[in-house]
Amino acid sequence: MSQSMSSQKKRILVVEDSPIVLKIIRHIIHQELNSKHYHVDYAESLAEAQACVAEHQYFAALADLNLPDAPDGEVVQYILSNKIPCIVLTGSYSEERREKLLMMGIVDYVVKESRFSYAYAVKLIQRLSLNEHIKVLVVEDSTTARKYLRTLLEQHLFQVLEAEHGVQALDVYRAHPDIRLIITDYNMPEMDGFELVRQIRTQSDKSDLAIIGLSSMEKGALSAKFIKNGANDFLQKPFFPEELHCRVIHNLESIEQIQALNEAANRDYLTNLYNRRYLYSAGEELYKSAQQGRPLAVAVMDIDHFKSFNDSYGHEAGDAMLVHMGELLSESFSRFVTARLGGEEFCVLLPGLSQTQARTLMDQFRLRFEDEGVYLGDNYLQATISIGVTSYLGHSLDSMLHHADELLYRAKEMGRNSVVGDV
Ligand SMILES: Nc1nc2c(ncn2[C@@H]2O[C@H](COP(=O)(O)OP(=O)(O)OP(=O)(O)O)[C@@H](O)[C@H]2O)c(=O)[nH]1
Repeated sequence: MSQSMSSQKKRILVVEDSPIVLKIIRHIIHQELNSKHYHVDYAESLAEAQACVAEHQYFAALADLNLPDAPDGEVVQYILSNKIPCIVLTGSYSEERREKLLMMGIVDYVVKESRFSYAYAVKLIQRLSLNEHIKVLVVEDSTTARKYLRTLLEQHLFQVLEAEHGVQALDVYRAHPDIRLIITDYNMPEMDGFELVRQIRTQSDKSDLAIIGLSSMEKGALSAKFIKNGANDFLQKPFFPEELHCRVIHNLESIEQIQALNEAANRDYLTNLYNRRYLYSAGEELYKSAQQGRPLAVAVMDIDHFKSFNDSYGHEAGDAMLVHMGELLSESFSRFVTARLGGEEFCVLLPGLSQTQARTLMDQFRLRFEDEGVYLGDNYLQATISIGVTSYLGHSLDSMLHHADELLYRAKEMGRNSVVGDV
């Protein structure tokens, strides 16, 4: 493996002295953590953990509280003092100890009960990897409370932004539209939490951006009002760090599930390219820009003699060729919108390109496709494609696609394996 490949991997440290537990953790890590993205080091004592930390940078650690040379959680202190997020594994549950450790800033406290608890701990590592890319905005007028929330969120590796009141929060959100979660207090100068939620909801709905309202104990009704105004959830102050983390994760996971469903609805099951449905919705925006003067080219392509390809090599080989086509299209046109229209027909929308530029790119792709076949078992399969490219806007995106389709059939009539553009 090259140095650069291995250095891109996240390094995880597991500190555990029990061979049985270690075996289970190794097995779960092997199943759950993609070895392309993670490298895991195992240590059986504090001394071994120290040697690892001296040599490498760790993304996170899973550590047992009781080790032969560190019977009282010293390894956790050591890991935290090196600013490594730490998930603690413990043989027995103690309320007092749990609270102490959470206050020290560990990510979580996991009791070694069954393989499910180890699986939970390993999943937390994946969660931390996701959190690294998530922006959270904390809106609080009290500096102490704001800093406390920041500390808790940073323990879980979130990117934290701050605002002192609603007006400032709207500015921050405008500057960072990729914020995924807002945690907001109610009582603030300039603009309170309710008004902030109301204004945010005119721009982003609950499945794009989660909002958690904070309310204090004595104002019980506030929590329900937050939800009625458009917040996803609320949390009563004062709260335990664990409570905050649970709410945050719960709300982010809901958003992620909805986004995964939307993504699946927009994708073709075989090639994982976008489907016709998505092409039309993304294409409408591009078509509107084209009407205002930005160039747009549309290419429609089709694998030549695909029926006889299927007949000669079988349907499975046909599928492999379609998947191969999807991979080459994604690679070659990552800047553009690529989609499978259906069957063996594909489309690329090329905004910003003139007819000549689009035709040149398409001809390069045609040659690449002809050149690079795909293996199915021992069989090396090759095929060719015909392509139609148009820049005539016509009266709709649909008419552009029809026109590109007509040009494609001209390419077929002219003998296939060619590109035909506007005349
Ligand atoms: N393996 C496989 N074949 C498919 C799939 N979808 C459509 N096809 C096949 O694609 C073939 C398309 O054939 P035609 O449109 O008649 O094309 P052709 O006449 O063979 O070739 P050209 O005239 O060059 O377009 C049909 O045999 C379909 O069964 C798929 O998902 N998998």
